[in-house]
Amino acid sequence: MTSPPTIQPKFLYNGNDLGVVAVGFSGGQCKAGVDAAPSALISSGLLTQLHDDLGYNIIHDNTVHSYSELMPKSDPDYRGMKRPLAVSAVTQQLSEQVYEHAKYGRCVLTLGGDHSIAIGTISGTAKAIRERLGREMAVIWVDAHCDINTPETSESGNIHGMPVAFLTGLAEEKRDDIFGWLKDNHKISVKKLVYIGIRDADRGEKKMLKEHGIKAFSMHDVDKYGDHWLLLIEVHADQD
Ligand SMILES: NC(=[NH2+])NCCC[C@H](N)C(=O)O
Repeated sequence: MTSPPTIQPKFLYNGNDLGVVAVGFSGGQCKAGVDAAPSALISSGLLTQLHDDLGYNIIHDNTVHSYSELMPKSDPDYRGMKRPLAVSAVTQQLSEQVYEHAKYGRCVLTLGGDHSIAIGTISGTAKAIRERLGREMAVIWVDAHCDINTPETSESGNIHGMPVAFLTGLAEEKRDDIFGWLKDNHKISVKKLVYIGIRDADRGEKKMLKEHGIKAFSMHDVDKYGDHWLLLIEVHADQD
């Protein structure tokens, strides 16, 4: 059994409250399946353990959202993006849901879902952090993929490979119904972004990382630095 944390988080005034949003959505890529993950995690006891073992006060609407009411009748490709209207509508709503927890200084846990949902989770949190603390949020992206393709650099057209591009403003779109709802207060800076664990970056993505000086530790780096890699996270997270 694990023990509850004893250190009060510095930036989360209600860090013992865990706001949970379950996102049963897989439209950011072509295969069904990941939409079933939140239900599987919850029925295997995740939330019960977070409460019983780690002492979190769980705040959850007891719903796995499928956002079926937001699905458009037709959703043609746009600038090469697949299902742009559906992904934009779902992530816009999710951004609000996350914001509704984060504005109270709660820790927020989102259970997905494919990675397009990061457009909602990060934008909602970034907005709350700006309002509550008057500062920009830093992001440590631990993943095999950078997910920083723009619609133009993406070879697949899948939006799960593009969230970081929209969140940093490297990809932009004026249409409100296709991510134009993302305003400056939702966005993050490339200066406060670091990648850890990358092993599958596209050529266009590598170019983007280089051009914008985005820090990245590949799986190769993780293997190389071994035990010391947590120290590295510390150093880079502190550079704000
Ligand atoms: N979150 C993910 N699984 N991303 C995979 C992205 C794969 C590829 N880079 C693409 O843009 O299509």
